[in-house]
Amino acid sequence: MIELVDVTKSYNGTVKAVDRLTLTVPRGEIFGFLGPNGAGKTTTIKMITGIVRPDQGTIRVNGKDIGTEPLEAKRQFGYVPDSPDLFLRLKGLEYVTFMADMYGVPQDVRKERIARLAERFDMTDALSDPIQSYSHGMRQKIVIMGVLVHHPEVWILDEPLTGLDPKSAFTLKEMMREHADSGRTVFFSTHVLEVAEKLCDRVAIINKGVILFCGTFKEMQEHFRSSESLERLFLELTKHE
Ligand SMILES: Nc1ncnc2c1ncn2[C@@H]1O[C@H](COP(=O)(O)OP(=O)(O)OP(=O)(O)O)[C@@H](O)[C@H]1O
Repeated sequence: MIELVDVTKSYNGTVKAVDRLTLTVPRGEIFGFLGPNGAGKTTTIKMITGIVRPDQGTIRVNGKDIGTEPLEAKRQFGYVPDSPDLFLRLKGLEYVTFMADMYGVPQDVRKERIARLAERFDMTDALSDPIQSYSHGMRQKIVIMGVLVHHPEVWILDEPLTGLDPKSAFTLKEMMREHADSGRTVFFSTHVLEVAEKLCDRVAIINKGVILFCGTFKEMQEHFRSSESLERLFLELTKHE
């Protein structure tokens, strides 16, 4: 579960990247965070994950306050950033093992998990190569594997499907659904509307740091008395801003 209450963040005291944002993502849900470029998605995700400190407001992950109990809060989630260019000098296996060490995953458990994840993401042969030699999609997959190896209760993913090949994207979507169906939480940002439409139980639409809508697609359609595609609704939601 993720809770944001009245969260605001400005950069340089001028641009309000996120403005009094209040949002609850319960367990058992895939929640899509939608918005155009510069809407405030990454800033919100960086505040949830403790990378950026909000100017005001409270953020809790499974009831743990990221401001006052950062370690406890960070144990609750796994975070896939929008750029996968991390630890490039490590080999894939070294990176995933490092993540397993950081989160105290027992040896026997990690071995089985890494093998299973590598198989699902078609990465078994690549594990012994340096990340530097990977394609963008492979780098993304190794970052995702590093997150999933410690079995976080809450998944937080920033544009996770961008750059993945169709098979890997399908696998990740399948895993997100399994995770939510097992009673846990998936929160991800995207500007690919069709993906959100197919995958999410609920969405929030953010523009210029403000949430314009939060609910199911059906509710959104009813809200606009329209059965148009999400893209059209999305334009409808943002054009007056
Ligand atoms: N470090 C920073 N310093 C100054 N302004 C920033 C910084 N990071 C983001 N911003 C500004 O804050 C606003 C929100 O940016 P943010 O990256 O959160 O949006 P986003 O929805 O993730 O966009 P995108 O889809 O393009 O990644 C934008 O106006 C952006 O220019």
